[in-house]
Amino acid sequence: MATIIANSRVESLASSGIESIPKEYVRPLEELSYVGNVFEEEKKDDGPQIPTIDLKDIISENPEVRDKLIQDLKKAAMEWGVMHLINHGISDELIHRVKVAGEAFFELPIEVKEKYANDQESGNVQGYGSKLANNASGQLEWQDYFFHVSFPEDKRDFSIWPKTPTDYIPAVSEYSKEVRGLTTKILSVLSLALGLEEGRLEKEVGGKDEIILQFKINYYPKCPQPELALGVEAHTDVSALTFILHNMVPGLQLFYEGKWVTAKCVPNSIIMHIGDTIEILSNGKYKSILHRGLVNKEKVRLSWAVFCEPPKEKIILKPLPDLVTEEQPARFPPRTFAQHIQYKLFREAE
Ligand SMILES: O=C(O)CCC(=O)C(=O)O
Ligand SMILES: [Fe+2]
Repeated sequence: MATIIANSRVESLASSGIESIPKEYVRPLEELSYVGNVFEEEKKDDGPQIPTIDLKDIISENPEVRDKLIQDLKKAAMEWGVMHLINHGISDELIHRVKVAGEAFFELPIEVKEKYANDQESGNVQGYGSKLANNASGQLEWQDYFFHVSFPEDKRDFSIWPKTPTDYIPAVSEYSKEVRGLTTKILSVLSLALGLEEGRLEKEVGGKDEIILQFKINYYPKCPQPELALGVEAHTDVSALTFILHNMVPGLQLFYEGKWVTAKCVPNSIIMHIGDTIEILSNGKYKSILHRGLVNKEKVRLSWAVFCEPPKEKIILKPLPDLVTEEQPARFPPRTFAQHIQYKLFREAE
């Protein structure tokens, strides 16, 4: 039986002064390779590094210049499935507002944040929460979060968004709209790079009306035994694309060529992941990379993720027929997004 600890916030554990972490947070030994001091890990320059893609040429009128960007992004999406985006077109000022708003919310007392608590068991996943153990070993993550739909406008529910600070709603609304615009640009580059029509991948993910953005603030308190814990366990994102900001505290690791690579903190960049949805549509040409988050003793880490997703039931995700040949048969069976999520949960529970 899974142990379910109701309403236990990692933040309250962390501030209680404990010197060792409860056993639910101790990860099994096989998960703990490369879980060391993340500040040391981030400094390492030997070995492969996540690519950085400069988007300044994304709207270039010069076909050669634009083609170079298309090829660079294609290579990064095929080899890594994750990249640092620079010159992404979203203003530093807006990003700063989003971070300040998220930090201010998490600085509120826990009792105030609890007013926004979600109720995962009754299916209300939006709001303030912590992971419930969903596997037999009852494993937990060193993280609390705030989660809600942020785009399109008609699918948002402001009543569950933080009311404090007052700039939370304006900043996160505006940022989500900008990320939605960036999504269109990236999906068109990824389409052209596969020889598809420019609007094809966006259409296959649900197009203007159906693509949904989910916003999640991950809050990783200081951890007294960071070498035994994970802020977020190894996973691939189910989304089409994920866009991540963080507070310049290292933590993200990517599983590349059999090793865990620690992401550098690149100023003014957005980390972008290719998620399972695009991996499936591209028949595995673009990669959804396994990643996880480390925690540390010295600094609280926050990250702000936007998951750009297809609708749960309306679309059957499967490799695009254009990309399936006799030599390269379909690598994924047809599934709705909801079925894909279920399939992963079931597989992980085994
Ligand atoms: O905190 C991070 O950098 C990564 C978080 C993550 O992987 C996720 O929320 O899916
Ligand atoms: Fe992720």
